[in-house]
Amino acid sequence: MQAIPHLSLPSDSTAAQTEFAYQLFDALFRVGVAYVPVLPLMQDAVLFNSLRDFFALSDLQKRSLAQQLSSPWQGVFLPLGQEQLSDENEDYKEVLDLNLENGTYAQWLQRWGTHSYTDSSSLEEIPPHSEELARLTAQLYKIFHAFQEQANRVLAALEIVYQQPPNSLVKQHGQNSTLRLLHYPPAPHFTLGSVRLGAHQDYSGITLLWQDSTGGLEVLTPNYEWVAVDIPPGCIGVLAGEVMQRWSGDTIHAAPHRVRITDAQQLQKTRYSIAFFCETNHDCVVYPGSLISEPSLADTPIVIQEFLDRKYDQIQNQTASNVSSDKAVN
Ligand SMILES: O=C(O)CCC(=O)C(=O)O
Ligand SMILES: [Fe+2]
Repeated sequence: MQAIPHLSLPSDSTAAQTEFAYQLFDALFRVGVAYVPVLPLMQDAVLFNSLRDFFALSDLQKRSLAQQLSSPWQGVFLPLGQEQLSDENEDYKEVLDLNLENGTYAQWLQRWGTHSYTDSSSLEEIPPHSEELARLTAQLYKIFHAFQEQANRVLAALEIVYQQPPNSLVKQHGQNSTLRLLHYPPAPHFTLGSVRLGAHQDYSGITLLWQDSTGGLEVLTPNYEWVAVDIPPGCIGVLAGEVMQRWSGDTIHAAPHRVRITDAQQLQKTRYSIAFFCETNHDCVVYPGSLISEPSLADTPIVIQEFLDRKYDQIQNQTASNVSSDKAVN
């Protein structure tokens, strides 16, 4: 089975940055994921406590907190069963998304998702912003910034590998990021092999993943082998999205990934994780292969806003058909 490369953070010297860049590229090319130490702000305990505190709230409080996140952010809470990433089983997870309000996802939600996701009925029952909620939201903003900073370092490394002008990839990202907190409750009704999160590729840019020690995340390597991703303490996993793979002329592997019950003890365990989706900016147009050669006029470019809108539509349709087939069965 293929080992997942475990990198060290480079010093500021050009030689160290270049070495880091090529190690990262090698991991994304051969496996589709690298382990990278987190920046100091993102210690495991800080991340874990924020997840635990948020998901301990009632569903109404979670929705209320999501709605109270303030500009430039927009929050959405998706309760259990609200979203399904593949057409296998229903995902068994609940989610808080902290989006940039001008980003594609927030705008898509405002256009289409208001009924299903941001229903504000009965929110009056919730007491106004308590100290606990204020503390938690301040923490989430900090985590968001720390992940964005780490994502920028990954993009800067890719600029070195693909000999792009300094700051070019960084500038084409950063306005369309989403911080996603995930909670997978214990699932005694599942069996070994059950899917907690359906197999999928992320969409664009890069994704940073943090997880607790429960386990169950797997990636599909370019050799079509599912490999366990057990991110070491103090590290995050770096993955690439589908657009990044196409931009790089398939030299980067946007690894499909999923979360399954891979050992019986996980049935009793709560699983917490964080995904930071550093999507390519809303207004970018990406020519496939253009990181390795000049784009030809014959190539059809990927218009990020349209590409992402289609992805969000697909997920909503998948989830809706799942919900209606459940209703048909019951
Ligand atoms: O929960 C995880 O570890 C993975 C989450 C993920 O892949 C996603 O939300 O896209
Ligand atoms: Fe993912």
